[in-house]
Amino acid sequence: MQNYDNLIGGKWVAEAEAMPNINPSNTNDILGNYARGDAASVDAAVEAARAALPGWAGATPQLRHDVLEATGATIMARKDELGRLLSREEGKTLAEGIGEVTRAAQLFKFFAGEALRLGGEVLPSVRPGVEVMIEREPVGVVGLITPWNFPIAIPAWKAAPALAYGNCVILKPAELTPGCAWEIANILKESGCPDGVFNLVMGSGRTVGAQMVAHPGIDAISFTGSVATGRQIAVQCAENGKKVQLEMGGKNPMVVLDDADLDVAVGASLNGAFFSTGQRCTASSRLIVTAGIHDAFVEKLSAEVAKLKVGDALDPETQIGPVVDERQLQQNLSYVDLARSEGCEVIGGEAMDGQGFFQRPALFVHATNDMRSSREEIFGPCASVIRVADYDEALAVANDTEFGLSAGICTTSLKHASHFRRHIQAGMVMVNLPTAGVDYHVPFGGRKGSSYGAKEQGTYAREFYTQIKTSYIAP
Ligand SMILES: NC(=O)C1=CN([C@@H]2O[C@H](COP(=O)(O)OP(=O)(O)OC[C@H]3O[C@@H](n4cnc5c(N)ncnc54)[C@H](OP(=O)(O)O)[C@@H]3O)[C@@H](O)[C@H]2O)C=CC1
Ligand SMILES: O=C(O)CCC(=O)C(=O)O
Repeated sequence: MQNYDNLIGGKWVAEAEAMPNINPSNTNDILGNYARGDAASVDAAVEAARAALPGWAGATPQLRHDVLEATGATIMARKDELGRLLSREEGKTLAEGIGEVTRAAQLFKFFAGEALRLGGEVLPSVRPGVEVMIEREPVGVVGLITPWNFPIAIPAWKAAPALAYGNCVILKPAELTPGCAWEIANILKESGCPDGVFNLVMGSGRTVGAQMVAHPGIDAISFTGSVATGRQIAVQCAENGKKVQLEMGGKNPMVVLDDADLDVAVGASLNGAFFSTGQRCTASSRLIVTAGIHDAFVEKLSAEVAKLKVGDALDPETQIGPVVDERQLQQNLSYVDLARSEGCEVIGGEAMDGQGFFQRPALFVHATNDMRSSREEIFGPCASVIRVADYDEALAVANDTEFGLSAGICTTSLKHASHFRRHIQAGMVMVNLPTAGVDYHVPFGGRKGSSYGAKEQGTYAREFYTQIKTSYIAP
């Protein structure tokens, strides 16, 4: 069994403890033992990152570009192998795994370009003879805390802009999925990333994550994960004066109007609710359907759900891979029971036999928006179907949630699509498309309880990973 160490100051560091990385499709398949760092590992990584910071912050944009470009190129060249690793550790299907790895490569390549494009502004002062310059500088040492559900794309979309804009990085991936993060660290190192600029500290959130949030040598924290952990991190960062960015949950609405193309609506809902086993913060977990199309929609969607092939992520026939672990499976099953007890007709949702954590996708039909199963993020292959009278009620129900990440509408009416786009309280809006599945070069993030702080991805990522300096110059 191979051991995988932490990367601190450019050296691979073995830790006293290690944790097996278990394949959720087949719990007999162990990918390797991954180091479990502790608070002292974080201290060492911070020391290394702070030592490397002046060099990296002052490096030419060409060097930063070249490191990121080479990293992206290597990830792309190894996409099949890394996609397989991703599927083995997280449980996405092989096609989804390779797709996510491709996205990670594209993210590194996009931000390689951004390293060359970071500019400032020169403005005339209101005072005679004075010039004002506005420049962006790195924030410093940034801590990245990432979840298990996108084990390569999320580390990539945080690390690539952080490095492009001259920051040093400490990445703590989720303990369930350290394999892809280890590969990113290894590829960055092989691509010429100087020692200490990128550090990988694997370990638990309670020790490594908490120490990163508390450490005075880390200037900013970018976090993706649960609402409970995110809010706790935000409070601590505010107390310590750290810049913070949070991407958390969603209970994303997909509105289906009477005039929708039924095939488009069913296809978008099936994809948005169930692909990647529903383990996406952008998943369509509330299908809000107007009365005239409701029964036809439920009939067609149920038939499609019944056809979905659930199984081993590496089987090319599989459409829905396993749930990530036993704890998440039990959480999903408890929501299936809850939805039934709340009065829904539950279609599917059973746990399946096998050496992994398999569950049939579940539709909660005849749901209402006040049910707990319609309000709380489940993070599994479960979607509520809520019948509404008309567009106005659909919009009101869609907005009646603490979250505001992504929202979708299926309609052939330009009037309703435009109205929805303007009035939905969400950071991302999809028209005749699934609520999940986003481009890598445009801003990602939500509103209300889903997100906090600056947006991620695209050129907008610079708002978090840079700080502004205004200079007044009199010749
Ligand atoms: N919005 C999203 O993208 C995601 C949402 N979720 C939601 O969260 C639920 C629980 O999943 P879970 O993985 O436990 O989510 P968490 O929020 O606990 O984990 C996200 C990351 O934060 C780390 N972490 C945990 N506790 C702390 C802490 N006190 N200080 C700093 N870092 C910490 C975790 O470490 P580690 O896990 O390694 O110990 C992980 O790296 C899911 O069922 C789902 O509802 C989960 C994943 C992604
Ligand atoms: O929908 C997507 O493509 C991204 C989703 C995501 O980032 C998440 O679930 O954390």
